[in-house]
Amino acid sequence: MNKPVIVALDFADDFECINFLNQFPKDEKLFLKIGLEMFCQFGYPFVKSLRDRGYNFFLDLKLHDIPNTVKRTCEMIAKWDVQMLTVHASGGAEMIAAAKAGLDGSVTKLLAVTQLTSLGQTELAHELQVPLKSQDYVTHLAKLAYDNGADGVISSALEVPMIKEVTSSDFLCVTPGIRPKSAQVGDQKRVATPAQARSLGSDGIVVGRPITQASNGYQAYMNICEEWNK
Ligand SMILES: O=c1ccn([C@@H]2O[C@H](COP(=O)(O)O)[C@@H](O)[C@H]2O)c(=O)[nH]1
Repeated sequence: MNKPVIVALDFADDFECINFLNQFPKDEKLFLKIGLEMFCQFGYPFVKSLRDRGYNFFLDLKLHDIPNTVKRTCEMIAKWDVQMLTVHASGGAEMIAAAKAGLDGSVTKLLAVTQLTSLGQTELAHELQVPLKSQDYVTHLAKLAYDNGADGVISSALEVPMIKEVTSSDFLCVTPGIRPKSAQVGDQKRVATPAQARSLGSDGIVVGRPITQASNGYQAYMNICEEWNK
């Protein structure tokens, strides 16, 4: 897999989303991410309509349930021909293994979310009462995911070198929380620029608002690709 810039399509409106995509030249091989906001509203038919346009696809549903439920959900998603699917690593070893078993035979890579990039050390310690340093919690969850068959993780770019060290250099680290220098950070806590993510070894970056809310989304995407591919 080439190291993609994955565009997070977090739109409230499918028409707005299609208008956004229509700014891009037809031959631009986009890698798109649909998350809970659009999936809850528009469901599988919308995912299928975008897959049928030839886009690569990341379904970011962050599944987190008992192993049997997650396995059966993954068996269904396995038929959808999407490149990536997320579960929460904190669902535990059995749940991660069940998700992988559910995807067996499909093209879909299983990525486990470690610590959400919107959570920093303060939230981890005080709200979640996790008595670990954030980077230790992330690497612990990454190792759990690796040991139970996940193809990779979602983390911030800042943790990628540590994750690769406790897992393997080919264990995928896909990193949201990407902010070009001039962009607003918003609700993200553990952030990196596209260039930092590249030099830290990310296998793909996920970028939403810095592209989708830019006055010229295509230009914002091209600028990020240029910085990422330098
Ligand atoms: O830890 C995580 C896991 C997933 N995300 C998702 O990535 C995008 C980021 O969007 P921005 O607008 O660039 O902040 C969004 O869809 C999240 O659901 C994440 O940010 N962090």
